[in-house]
Amino acid sequence: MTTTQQNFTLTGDPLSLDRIRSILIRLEDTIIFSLIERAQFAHNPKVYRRGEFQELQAAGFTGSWLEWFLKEIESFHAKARRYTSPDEYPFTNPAELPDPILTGIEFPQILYPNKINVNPSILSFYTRSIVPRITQQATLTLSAAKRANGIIGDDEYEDDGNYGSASVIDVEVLQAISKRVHYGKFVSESKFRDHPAAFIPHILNPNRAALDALITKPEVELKLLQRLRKKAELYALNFAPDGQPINDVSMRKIDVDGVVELYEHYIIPLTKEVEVDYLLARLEGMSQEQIDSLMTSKKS
Ligand SMILES: C=C(O[C@@H]1C=C(C(=O)O)C=C[C@H]1O)C(=O)O
Repeated sequence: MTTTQQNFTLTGDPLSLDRIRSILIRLEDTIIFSLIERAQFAHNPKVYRRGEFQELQAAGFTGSWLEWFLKEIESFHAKARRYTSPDEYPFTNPAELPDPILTGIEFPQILYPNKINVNPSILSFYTRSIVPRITQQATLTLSAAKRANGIIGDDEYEDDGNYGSASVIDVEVLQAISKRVHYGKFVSESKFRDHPAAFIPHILNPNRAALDALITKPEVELKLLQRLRKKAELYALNFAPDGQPINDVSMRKIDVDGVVELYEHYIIPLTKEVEVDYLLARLEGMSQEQIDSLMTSKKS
């Protein structure tokens, strides 16, 4: 996949819908492989609950272990100017992040200025629904071992102590999902520029349902879910010592249905929410003359 800077500075139209979709398709691989990595470890629910680690409280941090990892990792990334890129959004409150120590890169102004950041929703569904689902196998294996050794207690059955390893991967998964979902802004800008007159009436008289219907492409979503299942089945394959693939569902590295449901019930709906939120903000600050001009333009 091209780097962020290349995405916006290579020759060719950065708002070509085909090109944006190719980036979304490539992000499927990143998300599936990082979920496979996370699935190696147990659920470790302590990581996602605030107040579980006295050491953090003593250091004055009131968030969860994972929120601590996010803040520390994103603080370095902020100093390395990651969040000056139009396709990168932090989970940590930007006001709590340091300024870049590198001079900024001049990205072309492709998106209309906006403050849309749905990372709180991503963090919520990831920790509440996705992690428990994809770590079930590792947790079952662990609890059987612990029960055999007479260890009891719910958390202990879901806790393998790999808090740091699990959270490093959690941050990678969250960053990939965040990039994917917020690419909805580029999709939306592309669709808006193709037919501004179709969208403007439903922006001036805000109508989420009408805007959602305009940006929704059922055939694209159907193909995505079909492709995703095939990719997840392939990438989840385990192999015998001689390299022969093990065609046993119980031996897969990831819950394939869980990956498909992640996209169907969370990633796609939230991407479309971002697309509609972006459209609703698309005319802010514009004069009537500018809007009238957009109404008559085909591809601005
Ligand atoms: C991202 C797009 O917009 C919508 C969201 C999609 C998604 O999140 O995968 C797919 C198709 C559309 O319903 C697109 O048109 O490619």
